[in-house]
Amino acid sequence: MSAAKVQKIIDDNGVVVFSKSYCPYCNATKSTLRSLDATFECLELDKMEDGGEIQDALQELTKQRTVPNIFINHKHIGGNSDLQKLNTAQLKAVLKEAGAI
Ligand SMILES: N[C@@H](CCC(=O)N[C@@H](CS)C(=O)NCC(=O)O)C(=O)O
Repeated sequence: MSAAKVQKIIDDNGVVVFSKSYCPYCNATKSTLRSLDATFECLELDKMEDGGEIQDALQELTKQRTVPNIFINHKHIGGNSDLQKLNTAQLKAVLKEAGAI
């Protein structure tokens, strides 16, 4: 998948989590978002043929290679630790802005 396609996924969705299905940090992010009933697009890179290419494109775009790689309202948030730094009120506010809740 090209960088342009990765960018389109980010542009087309209020919340995107680039994830790996076995990753505990990704599970923590998904649990947090689900606990707030947020709608989000999740791509499990380890289950996708072009997951490695997506990870390469994400590294180019964000300078971050690890997953989860999280975007809210088309902005790069970072990884799970960055998401968890937001308190519930802050997270709800950005999710609302993104149209996810
Ligand atoms: N501090 C990061 C830790 C994320 C992390 O270490 N993720 C592992 C997977 S569990 C990773 O991306 N490893 C490199 C890889 O899978 O290519 C966060 O909070 O998101």
